[in-house]
Amino acid sequence: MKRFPTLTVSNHPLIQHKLSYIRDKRTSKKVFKELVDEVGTLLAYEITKNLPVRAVRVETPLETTTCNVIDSENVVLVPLLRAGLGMVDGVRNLIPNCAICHLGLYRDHETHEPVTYYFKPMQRPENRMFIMVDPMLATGGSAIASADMLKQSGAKDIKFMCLVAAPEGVEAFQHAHPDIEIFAAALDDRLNDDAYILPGLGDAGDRLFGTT
Ligand SMILES: O=P(O)(O)OC[C@H]1O[C@H](OP(=O)(O)OP(=O)(O)O)[C@H](O)[C@@H]1O
Ligand SMILES: O=c1cc[nH]c(=O)[nH]1
Ligand SMILES: [Mg+2]
Repeated sequence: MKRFPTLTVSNHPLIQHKLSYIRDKRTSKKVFKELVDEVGTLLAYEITKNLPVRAVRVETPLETTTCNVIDSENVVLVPLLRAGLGMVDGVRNLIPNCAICHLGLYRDHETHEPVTYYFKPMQRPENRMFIMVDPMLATGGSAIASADMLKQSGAKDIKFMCLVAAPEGVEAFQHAHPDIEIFAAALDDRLNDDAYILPGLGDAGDRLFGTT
């Protein structure tokens, strides 16, 4: 029995290799952003493996055949601002026609509770797959609040993708949203007294946007 039944950690060597540079404090902002995107692409490949496909007829230079396509407009990427923006280009490399639904919230420095400042729900959410993206799942407060808002707006099929998850956050998220699968590049050890993930990668938003 898995400790966290809703969590999938990718142990793909490419993801693990890239994550080692993302964690390294010496990695430059430019390379950090590039690698966050690349891991975003690789995780998106995993997370979309059960997307529904539709048969279409295609004429090759030699004959007509049947191929499978996805309805990529039905994939909705939900970056949790700000840091989630860092993974958007990586996912869009794979699914260029996906919709993007921005959700803005930050974690209060004192209470660690999420404060929401922007959410514009998608039209016709019923048959769409929503992929929440945020590099960090720490206490889980931001991801839980975001999934609450998506569900209230009518979303049914939701997944969550992050780079680094803390056991505390996975536990809390799984308790609040047992129907939502979490895909992560790593499950780390614990949170420190400031609710930062250890060993983690530091403050993802600050490293992406140079705001330290
Ligand atoms: O699981 P939690 O304890 O809620 O912490 C995780 C959240 O904290 C970070 O965002 P932050 O609040 O720093 O905002 P930012 O992305 O704008 O930097 C991170 O990107 C997550 O959204
Ligand atoms: O370790 C952490 C926790 C929350 N937000 C971050 O950016 N990093
Ligand atoms: Mg945030």
